[in-house]
Amino acid sequence: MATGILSDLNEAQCEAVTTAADVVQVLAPPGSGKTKTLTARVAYLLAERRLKPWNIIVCTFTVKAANEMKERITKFVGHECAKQLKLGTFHSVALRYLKQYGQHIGLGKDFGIADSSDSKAIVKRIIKKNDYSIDAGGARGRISTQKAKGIDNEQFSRKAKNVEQQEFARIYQEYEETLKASNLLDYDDLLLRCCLLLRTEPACVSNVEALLIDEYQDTNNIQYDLMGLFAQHRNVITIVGDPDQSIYGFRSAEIKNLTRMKQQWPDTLTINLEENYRSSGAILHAAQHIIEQDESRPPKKLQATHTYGQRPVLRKLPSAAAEADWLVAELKRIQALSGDLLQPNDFAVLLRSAALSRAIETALGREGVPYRMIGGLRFFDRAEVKLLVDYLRVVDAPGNNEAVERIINVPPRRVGEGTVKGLHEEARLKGVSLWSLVLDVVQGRCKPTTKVTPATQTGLAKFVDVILSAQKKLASVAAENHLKRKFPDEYEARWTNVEELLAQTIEASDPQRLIAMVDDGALPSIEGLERRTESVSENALSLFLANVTLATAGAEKTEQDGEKAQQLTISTIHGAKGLEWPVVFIPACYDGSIPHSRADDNDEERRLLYVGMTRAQALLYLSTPLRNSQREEASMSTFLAQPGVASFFEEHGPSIAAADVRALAKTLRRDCPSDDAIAESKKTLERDEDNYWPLTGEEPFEERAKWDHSKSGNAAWSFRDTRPVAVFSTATVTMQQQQEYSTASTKTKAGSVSAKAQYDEILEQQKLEKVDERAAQVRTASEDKPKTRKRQIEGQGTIASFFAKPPGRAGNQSMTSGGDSLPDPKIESAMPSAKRTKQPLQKLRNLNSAPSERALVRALPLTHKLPSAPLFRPPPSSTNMLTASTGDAYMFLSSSPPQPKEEPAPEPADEMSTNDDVRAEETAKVKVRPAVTFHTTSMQIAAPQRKTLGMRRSLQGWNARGGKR
Ligand SMILES: Nc1ncnc2c1ncn2[C@@H]1O[C@H](COP(=O)(O)OP(=O)(O)OP(=O)(O)O)[C@@H](O)[C@H]1O
Repeated sequence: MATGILSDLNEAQCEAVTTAADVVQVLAPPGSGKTKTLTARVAYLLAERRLKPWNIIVCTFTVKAANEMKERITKFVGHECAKQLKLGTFHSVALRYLKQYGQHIGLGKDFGIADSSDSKAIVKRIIKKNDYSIDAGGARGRISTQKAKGIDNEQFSRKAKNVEQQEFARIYQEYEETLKASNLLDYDDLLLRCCLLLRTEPACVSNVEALLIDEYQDTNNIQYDLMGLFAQHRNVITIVGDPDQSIYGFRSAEIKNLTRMKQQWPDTLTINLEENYRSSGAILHAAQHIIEQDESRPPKKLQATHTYGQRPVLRKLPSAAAEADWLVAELKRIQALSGDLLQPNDFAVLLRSAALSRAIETALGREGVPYRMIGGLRFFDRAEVKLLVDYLRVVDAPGNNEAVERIINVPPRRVGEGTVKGLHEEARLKGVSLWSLVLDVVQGRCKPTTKVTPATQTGLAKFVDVILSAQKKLASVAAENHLKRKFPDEYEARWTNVEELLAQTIEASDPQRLIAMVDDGALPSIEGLERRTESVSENALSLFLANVTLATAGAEKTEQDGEKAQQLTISTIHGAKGLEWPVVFIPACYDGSIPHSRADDNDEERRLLYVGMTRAQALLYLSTPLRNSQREEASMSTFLAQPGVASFFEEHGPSIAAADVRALAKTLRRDCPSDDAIAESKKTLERDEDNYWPLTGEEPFEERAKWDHSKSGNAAWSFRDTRPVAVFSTATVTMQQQQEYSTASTKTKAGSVSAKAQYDEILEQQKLEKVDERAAQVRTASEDKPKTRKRQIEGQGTIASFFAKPPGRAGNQSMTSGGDSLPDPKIESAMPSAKRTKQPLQKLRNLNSAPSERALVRALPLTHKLPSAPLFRPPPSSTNMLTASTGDAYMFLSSSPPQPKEEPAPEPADEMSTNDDVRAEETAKVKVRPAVTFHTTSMQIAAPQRKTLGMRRSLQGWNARGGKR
């Protein structure tokens, strides 16, 4: 037996790996080792049963999963053997068959693939042209649903009864005609045509000895059919899945396929895995409680193999921005308390919708926490990259009308939208491609019925010239100037993407690599069956493009492999399927977000939450803002508001003592840092409990004091009062800074100067009332000292609680004595780090000696994020590695974190999110303060770019990738 295939497996897993049964279903909850088992079975079939790798098909749902599986199998059987497996997504396996055997169903080998944006553009144009009322996105999804059910446009047309259905039927029909005219197949077609091929010519798969499928619960009907067709000769099938993780119903996934399979192959052996190796008992219990709200699902056993651990957290915060600030503060706190056992790579933020990332990206950027995105706009979906890929597509296959249409006037060539539309329609009526018509027009072989002005004629000629000469040599020079004009601010960042693409193109056109690509993709020859072979020289570009379309994440994986830097991960929950992290945050757990307001199936939304929760190994945080990013009131997700749920959660982040770090290390199977190391890293921390934000979800006192102008209307800050007030961390500001602030606020708050005098009294009175109120609370609190930790934390959310610290603390004294005492450093550090200043105590004393300055300091709303340039520098930030350290380690309050000295690591991305469009819209709407982070965040839109070279080129976050097309 090849080394170690069974060595880490439990009994049930071993049985699943070694069983002699032909058809096997491994059904198991998250973290029970399904993927591990499937991988081991592939290795076992190769090593023990001596199956040939090219006779085994392994289907996954994402390219990332395929790559990971290949890597794991390689460890067992070596690279040479593993690379010959027919392993990939359903789409990529189908593509191989169509490329090599498509002629058996009349499919030429030079077809292109319409990606989702091509498909959407076609539908949009049809709707616009015919003035239909149907929504384009909805119609595109509906076409896909029909195809997934195997209903073609003719079948649909025959059944269409009402006007709406007939309208959709016409769109569906025209969509199909358009694809045909452009010689394109969309994603659904790849599967459908492959089914047709394998029915028409079953011999294509006569060699297949075993088929294995991961994440089976997300198969749709066409994939189910394909499964049967791939395996039709030997019927040796192993699937792994979990009905509780079925989250692709909106893409026609059918949980019913599990029972269908048992009916079709009655001898199916079902193996259940019941031990969970991923998550702590506490996380598992909470997740289990949520999924069991669905009473229709059969009860299942799930046994934690780890200790109970820390209870998950369910936190309320006042706003989406506060939620993001809290999340980052918590991340830093946990990292430091763990003695750096946990590094940024260990943290993931999982979102129901990609659009929710904006506040979090902003907070991470401000605090200099590097992050990577999974599930945002992919590298090949970035506007500048897509443009070049479109050029390459047209160079490769000019019949691709969609691509021609997108680039014909980019850069502007005076070919207007109306002209393109007219020419397109004319070409359609003539039964030729748009490119052929344009070529004929330019070369004088045809006079178009569409009006073409001399300027347009010249523009068309230029376009034709570019394509024809590029067909001779692969290049795209015009793009750089175009990018400069179109994206003057982001030009450099975008051009680095272009360079990246060119580098990949060059790499991809390396003959050795191409030969390897052709060899790896080749299906085995089958006697008596004609197979198209692929010539490397002829097909360099189309091979490259096919890989661009289907293997995006593969390229990004390489980026990831090259990097060493630590990065937090942000992903949609969908994109996180199958993955795991030691610490997981799921923010925005409110109704409308999860369950999503547009979701049809609440059970699927619950499963989605379950999938998100079960990604966590050691710590899990769920949170909800009381006001969402649109400032609308938000209420806790119905899944979390159910009676009994609260008992599974803490209301605040955990206290982490040394013993907890040891338990954490055990769960993660890592070496535990020494007590000294833990103590040392703890020193970098200014707040070791999650107690800045009140548990009720209200604003912390400090924030309320600044912004509560309900009585006084427009804000004005008092400079007069000399009585003691609650401790503000502002006490360390110098007079000069104070004056600068005063000037700045005068400039930026129109009207506040004239209102100032008027409101001084009222505002000051308000403050003092609050102080008195808090002082009273403090007295009560200090008489009644908290006995339990939880109780203590509850109080700490407000300023009053700080005074409830053990007697002797300066803050306590300051209040109880009523004098001008120094602020408690502990209290001062109550502010989140980015909002806090730490100056030598001496300065504070100086301030205390001057009443007018003292009053001024008290009144200064330092925690307010200044709208103007930063006014002062706090001391160098802590040594916490999460804060990017540079030569100049100073950071301004709400300004950017310092730029990293070293080139940061690249950021891989994975699948297209379902919410990319929402995300792009969101990005377009938002104007945020500039920041330089390890990534391009949405803030970069407004920021001047610096030249980025080398690895940095691939660092664009969702926002940069979501730029206008
Ligand atoms: N027998 C085992 N002993 C130790 N660790 C195991 C064992 N089986 C699985 N694991 C570990 O448990 C974790 C989860 O495994 P895996 O990803 O295969 O689970 P899964 O069932 O596919 O999860 P999901 O359904 O969430 O994708 C991995 O870290 C894996 O290495």
